[in-house]
Amino acid sequence: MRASQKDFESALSQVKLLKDPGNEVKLKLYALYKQATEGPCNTPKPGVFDLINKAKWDAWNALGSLPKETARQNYVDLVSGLSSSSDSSSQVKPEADRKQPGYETLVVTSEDSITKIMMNRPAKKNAMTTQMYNEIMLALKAASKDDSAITVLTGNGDYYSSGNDLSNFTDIPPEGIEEKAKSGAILLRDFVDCFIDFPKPLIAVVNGPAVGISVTILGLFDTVYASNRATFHTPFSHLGQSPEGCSSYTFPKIMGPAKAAEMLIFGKKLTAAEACAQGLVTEVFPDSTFQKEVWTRLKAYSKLPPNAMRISKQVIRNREKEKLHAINAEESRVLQERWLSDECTNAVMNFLTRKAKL
Ligand SMILES: CCCC/C=C/CC(=O)SCCNC(=O)CCNC(=O)[C@H](O)C(C)(C)COP(=O)(O)OP(=O)(O)OC[C@H]1O[C@@H](n2cnc3c(N)ncnc32)[C@H](O)[C@@H]1OP(=O)(O)O
Repeated sequence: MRASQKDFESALSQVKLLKDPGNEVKLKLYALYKQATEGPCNTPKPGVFDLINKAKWDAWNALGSLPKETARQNYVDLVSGLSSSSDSSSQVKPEADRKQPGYETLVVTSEDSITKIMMNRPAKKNAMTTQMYNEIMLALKAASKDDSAITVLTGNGDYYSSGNDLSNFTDIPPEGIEEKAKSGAILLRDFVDCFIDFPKPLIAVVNGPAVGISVTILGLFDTVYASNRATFHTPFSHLGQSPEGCSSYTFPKIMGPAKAAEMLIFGKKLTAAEACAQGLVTEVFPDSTFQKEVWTRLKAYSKLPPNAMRISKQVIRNREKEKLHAINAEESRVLQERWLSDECTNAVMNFLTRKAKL
């Protein structure tokens, strides 16, 4: 059911009575309020030294073209979630306190036996920089050893992730472009290996559109929940590139070779419903209730015996591991060559000079 203007006004009054929810939530509330009342952000971006207004602008701008009604609904849901959590437990620490330090491109939190790794470059659609790949690997390694039962990867803002940050290609070392392609292939291989080897249940909470490597690695997750706003796009041929993340093996296995070819060779973009029908996504939720429904479900799952879940995952996945590592190595080797091709160089330059988008 859509939130009415009255629900929205009542949420606006309720929010004043809440305990300080922390800066991150305050920014989310601000952005949703602006989007619900004024629509997409169209004011000039504040200067780099105007830190507070820039953070507010970034949060609002990250909502992109989210419709006003959806923003109003999300605002009402967020306030209702905050009210019930502050009613049910006065000991809940604000998110800012639970946040693990040391990450610049991620927000990593652990609560209710769930470690949540949130990609946090909303203004860049959570495009993955070299630093983000490295931080995700660190966060996964830490989560594999912490006392959480399950681990979640999600995105902040309107996108899940727009995939590889194409400006990674501009940072050429003095040794030249071949060396760049070589180190990129090593990074890719190490990154995907972490997903293949991750020992606990791994869940993707796909909050919005997903592109490139953020889609291909979904075949290595145990469960994928998606908002009905999410789309799944692997435009490798458009970019002069080839599949990675073990998708050349997992996608044909999940959806059959014909459907996999449409995505991986022809770059067909799937809606969340289509991705679910083809088995890539476990379940799709309406965007207005996505966070609430998914986290309620995950909190219940996280209370199941952790060792049993870990062992069940091993039984399901272990016999494929060796094969997946070999496929990852081969895909990385092929991509290393692709990155040196004119087709790839031209596609990346076209994006970076703003001549082409997906
Ligand atoms: C080492 C391991 C390598 C693994 C290889 C993986 C392969 C892949 O992942 S291939 C997929 C690569 N991704 C793309 O091609 C997406 C490119 N982005 C776009 O086409 C568009 O940005 C969009 C369709 C995702 C969104 O368009 P929209 O109009 O809504 O927003 P924008 O104004 O374009 O984006 C906002 C802001 O973010 C920057 N940005 C978004 N995505 C990327 C990206 N992938 N790489 C670099 N930058 C990105 C965009 O430039 C804007 O920045 P400014 O505000 O500074 O202009």
